[in-house]
Amino acid sequence: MNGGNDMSDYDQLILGGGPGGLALAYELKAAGKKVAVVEENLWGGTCPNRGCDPKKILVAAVEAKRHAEYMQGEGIDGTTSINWPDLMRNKFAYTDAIPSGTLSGLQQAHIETLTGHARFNADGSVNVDDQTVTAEQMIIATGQRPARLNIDGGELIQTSTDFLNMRELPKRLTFIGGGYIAFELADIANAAGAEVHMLLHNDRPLKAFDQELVSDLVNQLWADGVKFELNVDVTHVAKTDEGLVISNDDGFTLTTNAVIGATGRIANVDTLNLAAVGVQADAKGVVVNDHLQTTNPRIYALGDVVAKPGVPKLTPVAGFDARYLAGQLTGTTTAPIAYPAIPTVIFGVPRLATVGISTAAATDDAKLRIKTIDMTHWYTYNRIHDPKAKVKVVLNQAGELVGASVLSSVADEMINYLTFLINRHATAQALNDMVLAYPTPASDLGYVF
Ligand SMILES: Cc1cc2nc3c(=O)[nH]c(=O)nc-3n(C[C@H](O)[C@H](O)[C@H](O)COP(=O)(O)OP(=O)(O)OC[C@H]3O[C@@H](n4cnc5c(N)ncnc54)[C@H](O)[C@@H]3O)c2cc1C
Ligand SMILES: NC(=O)c1ccc[n+]([C@@H]2O[C@H](COP(=O)([O-])OP(=O)(O)OC[C@H]3O[C@@H](n4cnc5c(N)ncnc54)[C@H](O)[C@@H]3O)[C@@H](O)[C@H]2O)c1
Repeated sequence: MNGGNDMSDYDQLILGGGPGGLALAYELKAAGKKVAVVEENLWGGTCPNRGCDPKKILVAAVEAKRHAEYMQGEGIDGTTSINWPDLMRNKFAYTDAIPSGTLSGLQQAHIETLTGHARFNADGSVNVDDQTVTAEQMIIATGQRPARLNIDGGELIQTSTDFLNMRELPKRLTFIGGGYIAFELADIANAAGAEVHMLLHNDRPLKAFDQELVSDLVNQLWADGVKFELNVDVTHVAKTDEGLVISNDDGFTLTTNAVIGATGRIANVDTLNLAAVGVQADAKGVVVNDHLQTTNPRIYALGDVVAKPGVPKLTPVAGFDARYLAGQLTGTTTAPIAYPAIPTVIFGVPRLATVGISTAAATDDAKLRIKTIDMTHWYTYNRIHDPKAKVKVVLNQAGELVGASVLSSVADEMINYLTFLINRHATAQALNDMVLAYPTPASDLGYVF
């Protein structure tokens, strides 16, 4: 194999060809490094193959349906329904092209690609299936996979990946969990015509979000037909002639046609043989310092696979890690990583979004002020007959925006503007100094301070 330098095959070997690993590969290649990426499954990773992108293709149909419903009697007649097999064809037309397109992009950029399962050897080299590869530095970018419930009949529970590949929509669909994935996929399945149940083992759905806005979202999903069952700890799933029967020892039973587990994700670390190279990790992820360096100084980690409390596991975060690490590995920066305010969105109709200091934290801080604004009757939302639009902003004593939560059909756009303002330490005056296109969600910003 050609040398990255005298001793090793490559300067850097990246384990995992998802958004994080690939962003790093392109950055390092542009800086003149000899770099290789290993991928064992679909090139492109979770986000474009079985995450963000296919999901938002399905959400496009929900948007079209709901917006037509909101306008009933206001200029639109007749109902719209989702044709699941056609929608899935549309989704597959996008996802089927991702792995080959990703691979050919890497090859055109002259980045070495190795297909197979990566696993460390005690001497610090990596085995990719039966090939041994050496590099000066290794970067673990292996992401996460869905957690599995270890219960009686757990093998009958499917995952978000299975849902995003369902060519037929089951008549009755039940989600276990009350986080990002359960909310987003339940909204899609419900809008597409399935009878949808959401089973939560507690009474705190979306616990990192503003709870008033979460209640508004839950009420809207209820009104749309999603059935929430709180404090249900599922202990059995069994196949019967009537369908799948979900039950527990407290007497709960529900018959359904498919069960999707959305109870969190676990780091892909267990088959990497990390103990042999002194890298500390568990199901929450790889332990790193504030330079994304693991407990082995030659090995780094980035993206979803990293254990980083308080930092959401999202595609743009993996990209941020990659840009930071490229700077570290090419010597252009030695500073510790410092994350900006990171927005996060539950993509449904409506969307729920949040960024910066949460309203829960602000409630306990006398130096912060929360302002709640019902925007439902504002022109932006009235025009499209959005049933509920609300924003809650957190302001510091200097009047700067430091946090925000938004519920509306366009909360994903609004939260990006608010993120920009937070990261720029903006006050109401900064907005008054700008002219923004009207009428748009952005032109409302001056009223939320
Ligand atoms: C249903 C769903 C919806 C999502 N929606 C959003 C969203 O709307 N917005 C958002 O920002 N984020 C979303 N996410 C999260 C987003 O997908 C991840 O944050 C992102 O993909 C992380 O990138 P990564 O490169 O760290 O990991 P991944 O994308 O998971 O890539 C890791 C890669 O490593 C490979 N790999 C693992 N082990 C090995 C090994 N031993 N050898 C070789 N290869 C290996 C895997 O096959 C995978 O391709 C969603 C996730 C899911 C599941
Ligand atoms: N829009 C987005 O940005 C987006 C969308 C989907 C996924 N993601 C990423 O994927 C991650 C995983 O999503 P998720 O929804 O699986 O996880 P999550 O952490 O958001 O939610 C997990 C849910 O499962 C529940 N739960 C945990 N253990 C359980 C158990 N044993 N039994 C029953 N319920 C249990 C939790 O209380 C919680 O409600 C997210 O944290 C996020 O990083 C992001």
